[in-house]
Amino acid sequence: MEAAAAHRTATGRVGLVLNPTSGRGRGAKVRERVTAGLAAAGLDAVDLSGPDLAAATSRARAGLAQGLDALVVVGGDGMVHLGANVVAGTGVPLGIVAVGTGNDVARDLGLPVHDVDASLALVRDGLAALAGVTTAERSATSDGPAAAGVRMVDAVAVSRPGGPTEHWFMAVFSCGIDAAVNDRANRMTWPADGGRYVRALLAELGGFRPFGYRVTMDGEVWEGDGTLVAVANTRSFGGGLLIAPDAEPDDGFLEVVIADGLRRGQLLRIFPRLYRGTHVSHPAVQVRRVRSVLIEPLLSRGAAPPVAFADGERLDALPLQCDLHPRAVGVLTRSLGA
Ligand SMILES: Nc1ncnc2c1ncn2[C@@H]1O[C@H](COP(=O)(O)OP(=O)(O)OP(=O)(O)O)[C@@H](O)[C@H]1O
Repeated sequence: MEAAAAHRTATGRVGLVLNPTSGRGRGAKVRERVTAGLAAAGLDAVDLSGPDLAAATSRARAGLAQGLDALVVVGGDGMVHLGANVVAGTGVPLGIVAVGTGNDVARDLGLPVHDVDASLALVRDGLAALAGVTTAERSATSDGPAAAGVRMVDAVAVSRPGGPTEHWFMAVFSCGIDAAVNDRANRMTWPADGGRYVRALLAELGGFRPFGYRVTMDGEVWEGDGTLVAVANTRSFGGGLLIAPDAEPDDGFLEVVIADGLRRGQLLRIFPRLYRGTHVSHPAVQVRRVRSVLIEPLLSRGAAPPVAFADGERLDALPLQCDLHPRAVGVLTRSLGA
């Protein structure tokens, strides 16, 4: 399949969404290289970038409505999050040029990181291979798109209980202490760099009181005080923290990771284990494989949980429901087995 794909020329109209601020300004620096690379691959790129995430998302949605063969996002996990929100369930594939700070999704999907040319080669080859497969071939087997240079991965729909889908995410949703730190850091005005996270972490740890949760996983209820509740479709977040080391993005399951209410000292001892994923064997940590999870605040058991984040982006306050949609997003990549 790969040899055949290499001799095909990709054709098509692709939407391009680039975050100039990603990777501390790396996004802006690669803009010319990306546009030149797409043109050299014979692709007609429409720039759908915007001044902020919300504007870029609506421009990308409008561009998709006019007809695109793929959406290519350039940035970090926030841009993959944007891409998933725009293409999930549409059948339009997503190209990922990972030039962000953390790039957890790209790494977990085995895509290039900080290598624009290699990322664009995957976009070109994936689209070329896809163009060589007829619609009939593609729908003949459920593995068709994967063999054609698109890897179908699961995505997760987030809704208020009983409501419509409000967001999608690809990687990890969290409404525990890490989300509290993120939220606090985002509200700080100084220092301008990563120092805000350290200040926010110290502030959260200083007054830490476990959160109260009711978590309903495929109908089974867990109630208690907790430090962290994360819903993972892929393995890592926060730039390489292996929150759910066994999560696979295309296995049809979510991994819900719950850490019981921990005291500050215990928390500081468990935290380094996240780098190797060995926290999951700690008696205070449980992991469940499910397809659907509802997370509600339970104030009789602890403090009000923080607003939820997913793929590093701020979502909403609890209660929120996460439902796995198998193979909802096609990521442009090399043919499987190539
Ligand atoms: N023009 C823009 N388009 C899209 N997002 C933007 C823009 N300007 C600022 N942002 C913000 O940039 C943030 C981070 O984006 P992104 O994830 O692409 O980069 P990163 O933080 O460097 O990488 P990572 O998330 O992998 O650590 C997003 O939360 C988004 O709100």
